[in-house]
Amino acid sequence: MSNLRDKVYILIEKNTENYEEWPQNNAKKIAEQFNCSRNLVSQYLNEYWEKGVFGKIVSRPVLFFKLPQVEINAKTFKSLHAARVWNASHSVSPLDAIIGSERSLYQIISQIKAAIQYPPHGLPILITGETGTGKSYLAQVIYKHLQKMKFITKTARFVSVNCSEYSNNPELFLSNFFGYVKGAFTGATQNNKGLAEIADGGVLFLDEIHSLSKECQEKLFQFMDTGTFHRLGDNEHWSKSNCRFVFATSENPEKKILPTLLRRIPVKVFLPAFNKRSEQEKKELIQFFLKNEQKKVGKEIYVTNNLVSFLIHYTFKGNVGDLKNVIQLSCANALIQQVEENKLKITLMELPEKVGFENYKELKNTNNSRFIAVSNLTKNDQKNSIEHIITDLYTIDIKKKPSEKLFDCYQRYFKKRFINISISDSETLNSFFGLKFQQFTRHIEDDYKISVDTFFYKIILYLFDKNNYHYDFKEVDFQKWSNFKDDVNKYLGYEVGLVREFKNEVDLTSNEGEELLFIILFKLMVEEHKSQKRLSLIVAHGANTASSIAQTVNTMVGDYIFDAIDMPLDVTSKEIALRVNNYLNKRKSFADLLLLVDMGSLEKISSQLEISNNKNFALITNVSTGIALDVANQIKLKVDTASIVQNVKKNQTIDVFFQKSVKKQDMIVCTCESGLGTATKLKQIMVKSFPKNSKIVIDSFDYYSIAKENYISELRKNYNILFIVGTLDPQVKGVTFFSIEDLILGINVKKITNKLAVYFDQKQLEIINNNILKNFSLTNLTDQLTILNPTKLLEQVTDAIYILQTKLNLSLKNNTCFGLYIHICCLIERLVMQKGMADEINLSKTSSSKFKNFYKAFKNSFTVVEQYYSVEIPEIEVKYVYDYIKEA
Ligand SMILES: Nc1ncnc2c1ncn2[C@@H]1O[C@H](COP(=O)(O)OP(=O)(O)OP(=O)(O)O)[C@@H](O)[C@H]1O
Repeated sequence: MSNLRDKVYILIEKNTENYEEWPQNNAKKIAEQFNCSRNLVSQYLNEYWEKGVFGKIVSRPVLFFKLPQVEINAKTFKSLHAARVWNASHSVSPLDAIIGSERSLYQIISQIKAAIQYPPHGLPILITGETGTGKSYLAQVIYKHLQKMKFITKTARFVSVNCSEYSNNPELFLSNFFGYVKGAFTGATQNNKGLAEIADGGVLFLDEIHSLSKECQEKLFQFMDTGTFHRLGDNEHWSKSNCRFVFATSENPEKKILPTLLRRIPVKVFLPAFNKRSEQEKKELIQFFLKNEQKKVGKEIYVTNNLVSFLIHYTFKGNVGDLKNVIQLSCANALIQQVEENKLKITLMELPEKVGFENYKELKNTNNSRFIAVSNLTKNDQKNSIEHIITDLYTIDIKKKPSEKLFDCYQRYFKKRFINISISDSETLNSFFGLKFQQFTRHIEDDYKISVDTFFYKIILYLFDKNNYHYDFKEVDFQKWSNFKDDVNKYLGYEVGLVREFKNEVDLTSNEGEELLFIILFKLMVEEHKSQKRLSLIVAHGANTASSIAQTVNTMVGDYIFDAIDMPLDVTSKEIALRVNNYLNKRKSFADLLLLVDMGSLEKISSQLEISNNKNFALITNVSTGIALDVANQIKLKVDTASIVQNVKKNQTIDVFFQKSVKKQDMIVCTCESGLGTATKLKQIMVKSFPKNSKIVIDSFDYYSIAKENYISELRKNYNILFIVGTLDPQVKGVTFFSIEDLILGINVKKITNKLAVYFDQKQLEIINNNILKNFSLTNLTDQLTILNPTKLLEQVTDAIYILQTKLNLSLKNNTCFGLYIHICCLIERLVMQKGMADEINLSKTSSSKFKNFYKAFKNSFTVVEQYYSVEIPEIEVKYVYDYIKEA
């Protein structure tokens, strides 16, 4: 026989189960029940309270209840309600056990909990979502939660009403729902309680609420307002029911439910479709249903990885409900075949025919499938926390490996772990981190002339975008991996710099461990494409056809091969082409593009793709999982793109296309606004400054042609313009201009050599630098530009310009003077050689009095020159000099 202390404990524990019993948990009532001293009971109750076993409610009388778990400190509450709310939030709720409660359903479940706890009887809730998403299931879990949290008693009922059964019969609904009295209609032989009354104190679940007639919806909201109603046939007496309302509909509530009723439902939650849920959640659901079947058949169930992959990627029209059915039917099919076996093995072959797996048929025959025990299905999916990853990387024994092997190991590790990572381009732009990271990778691709691997790019986004992913770094033993850290840092000076640069840009704070992982990932991200410069992309119609083929194939070959762009049917071809072009732009530095499309997409987007002709471009039509798998296997074997296309053509009867890259040459453009003649001479000086074996093309162009956009874009098809050298900037977008004046003064020569850093070694660069300085010195320049005696000519032109400045009271900048020296020296030579006028020049039309003055002064200043060389400088050339000085 237990002692009084134990008896008190057992009684409080029992009463705590039922919220209605909590008021009985006071010393007086307990003492009466056990016929003992109230003081003694009070002493025991307070002992349990001090130990954190019971909670104390300081109401009158003082009440106690058993806490869900023992607390370190004694817990005291001001009211019964406060104690109840605290208890609810500290107990493990059935709502928290729903798959997805910490992820896709987190928001929904928090909302529901808040609504349920709202005094006195919670707030009505409307659950929407496609068929089979789990609306009825959620309603039942809400009921279980209410019971477990003691918001309702154990005896309170869950009453479910399927309103679609009454869509054509409102009278039947009203009599069943509100009850009736004897004689209310023929056959009403006695008084009858309705569903509303049966649900008193419990939960009333009205499914498919949209199918209820207007009249019934009106009666319903009157009942919701007052908690009272008349039974059918009795308009005098009011019946009462204090129930909690949960509604569900698979239709758009705004369109199908009376606004007056909808207004009375303050909490509306939307359950996501199965294919919108994360892979992890899908896997957990698959495991959950398989475990249920395991219990039913009494055998351990094994499934192939292909089957799991299929179930994850298949679009179940009836959502979770359909998944459950398909799993049940597959198990039943397997059971018929394997009656004698003590294990049940399920493969794609056991899928019911109705799933229509056209895309997957070929997978049935692939024999690289592995069996996994149901209990292991989600085993490898520990939280992808940074601490786990660091710990894993630490365990790779780097001591015995040279640096390349070490990073091979890291690469394999990430590929294994994140094979199915799926972050679409639109998602990456939704966060600040994503946007910045995208900009940064583009910048490093351009400036450092490296390529970015999309797979590692996605991992970084996945792990470091703190808005989306939560992780904790408390448990890593920093001591333990300090050697690891030192070793890794030893090889990664360059990446450390990149990460610092990026962190400054985003203002990212991180602890040491995060930073280390970031550095390793950067290394892998910028390393990978050095060996594999091929983009492999699948584009196909359907909400997730492309991504599911890509994910399935990536999983099957155990490597990240394909990126995917889905083409939902409501998205225009223009938008898709834009997305593909964005994708290509972001990854500019690839060498090969292998594009797999379905038939329709090809017609729609191919003409709008911007693929420059220095890339190899291969196109494979009619993509299916089988074709993608074939391609992926060849990519794994490092087969070159042209051969892949040929092989695919041999194996499948589909259209393929391969366009070999035309290697773009790098070019330096020389141009002078005074005409092609000067530009050509300039070209000769530039050529002289470069090593003989230089692969860079140096050519001269007409200034006004270069300034035209069409001309430049034609030129760019075959050349990569490095920079332009000339007398006046033709303002070509994205191309740096170096003026001759600057070069004469020795300005910007370093900038030119920086631009050439990837083409020449340090020694060659120094030679180029010195050559430019030497060749662009003024006397040398005129020497190169003129056939006349350069020293004499330059002297005369310098004098003339000096006189001109004095006459006009002008003080020209050095640069402008140099420009004029060269220009006029060339001009005189042209006139002497009778090459005629400068090429067409766009001069301003005004013939103002200012110009007349200038013309006079110019002619006067240049009299000596004109006489000496027997030439006459035409007015148009004077006008050019006038404009040149004005603009300078
Ligand atoms: N999160 C879940 N966990 C476990 N089982 C679930 C879950 N969601 C749905 N189910 C199961 O899937 C099946 C379909 O769910 P349910 O009937 O609740 O969907 P519904 O949205 O109410 O569908 P309908 O609109 O067709 O009535 C049920 O057998 C249910 O038990």
